Amino acid sequence: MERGSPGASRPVEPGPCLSSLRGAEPAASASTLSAARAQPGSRVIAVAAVLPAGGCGERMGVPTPKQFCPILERPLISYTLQALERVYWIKDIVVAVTRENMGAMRNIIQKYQHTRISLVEAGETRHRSIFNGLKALAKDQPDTQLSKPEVVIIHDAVRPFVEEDVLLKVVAAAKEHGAAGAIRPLVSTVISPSADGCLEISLERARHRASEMPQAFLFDVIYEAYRQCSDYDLEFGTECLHLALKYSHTKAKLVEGPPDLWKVTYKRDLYAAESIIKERISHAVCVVMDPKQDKEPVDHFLEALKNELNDVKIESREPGQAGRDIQQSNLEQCYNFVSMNIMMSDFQETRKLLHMLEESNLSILYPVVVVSVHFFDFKLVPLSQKMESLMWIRESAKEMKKRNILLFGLIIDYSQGEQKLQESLRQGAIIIASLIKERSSALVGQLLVA
Ligand SMILES: Nc1ccn([C@@H]2O[C@H](COP(=O)(O)OP(=O)(O)OP(=O)(O)O)[C@@H](O)[C@H]2O)c(=O)n1
Ligand SMILES: O=P(O)(O)OC[C@@H](O)[C@@H](O)[C@@H](O)CO
Repeated sequence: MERGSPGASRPVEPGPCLSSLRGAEPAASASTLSAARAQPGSRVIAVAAVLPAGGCGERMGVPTPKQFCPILERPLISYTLQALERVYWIKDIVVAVTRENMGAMRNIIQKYQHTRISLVEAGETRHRSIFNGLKALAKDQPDTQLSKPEVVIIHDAVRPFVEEDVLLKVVAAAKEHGAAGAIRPLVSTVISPSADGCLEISLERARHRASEMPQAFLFDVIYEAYRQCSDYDLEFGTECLHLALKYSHTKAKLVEGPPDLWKVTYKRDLYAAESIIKERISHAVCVVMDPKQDKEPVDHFLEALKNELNDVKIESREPGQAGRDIQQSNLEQCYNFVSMNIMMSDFQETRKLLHMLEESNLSILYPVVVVSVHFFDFKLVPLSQKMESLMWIRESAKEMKKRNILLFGLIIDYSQGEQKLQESLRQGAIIIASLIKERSSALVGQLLVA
């Protein structure tokens, strides 16, 4: 067993106070938890997580095991770790990876600044990997930072979209019932074929559910189940809840989970995961402009942008406030910036913004989009001369790409008649909306004309 990045931060308070939720339906939510925590005499419980990540991803059909396949140039497993790290009351996250992938996993932990991660060697099967993770927690040895939790979450490393609410529900239910697991309605009907390949039984779909993850268990329940587990079950089983029932005689409480719990299995799942992630980081745009500049073109442009990005929060900021916002590391962080340069081609605003982004670690987890918008009077200076003065962006974009910052240029002729200007503003907004939503590195450094 190996601890992850040095100085791994440990949550201030290691576990949720579920004693106050005893008997509560799994509908408990994080807000209920925080209320319970406030109650005097409530007791925090220790919660850890085990993530099996030792598979080869055969069904994905690519050489790289799917947990290491990139989404927006970041390995899939890093999104799952981030999701669990957001939950401060999970005190340890044990990841089971194969020996040959230990180095890659250590690099991921280092590069994406993951914390509370411990690595164990995976087994030949998913159950064996999970068992290895549980063994690491069971040791409860003074020389490791791991201690035996009261409740353990088991979650596939290839299920990146797990939120605190469902984790709290399965943990609360496991505390009450000994075991709990997330379920989802079936999409297809389950049938049982006969030996000659014909339909034997068709299950009534409405009366059955798909077993998903996360699952949670009183540690002793699931650890004893794995200790008693037959080699056959360790080899061929796919359901931890079944082991708890069969070997620990514990009936799991089933918790209806949200739609995004699905497991990345086939290549299409990677594409789906990428589009969900892109959509989630495209919800906010920060328009940065020095207040000394002429506000009129910006106001018109903001209107056009709001029309094109109607489901997106658009905030305008002075450079200093933008810098303070960038330093925040909250879940609502903004990963999209539009820098307004009115009648200037020296990129003042953009340079300031890029410097602030380079000073921050905002682009470690997600690619940050920066669109440098330039309002020019083409009558005063021909476009060709302006383009020449804007070539700075090309070189700068190459450097920024290395920092996962995608820099694009956009030129708008401010000397046009009102109607043409409105059309350019609208076109510019459409271009920016597309750059944010697509996040394509193919266009970085390009100067687009609206
Ligand atoms: N020996 C194994 C096999 C699987 N897993 C993990 O269990 C999770 C769910 O398993 P699955 O989707 O089956 O992953 P793979 O076995 O990699 O996929 P495939 O069956 O397509 O090879 C994955 O995070 C996988 O890495 C594991 O830890 N150890
Ligand atoms: O590893 P496999 O893809 O074969 O199976 C994993 C799934 O069965 C499992 O994650 C859920 O069904 C919950 O147990």
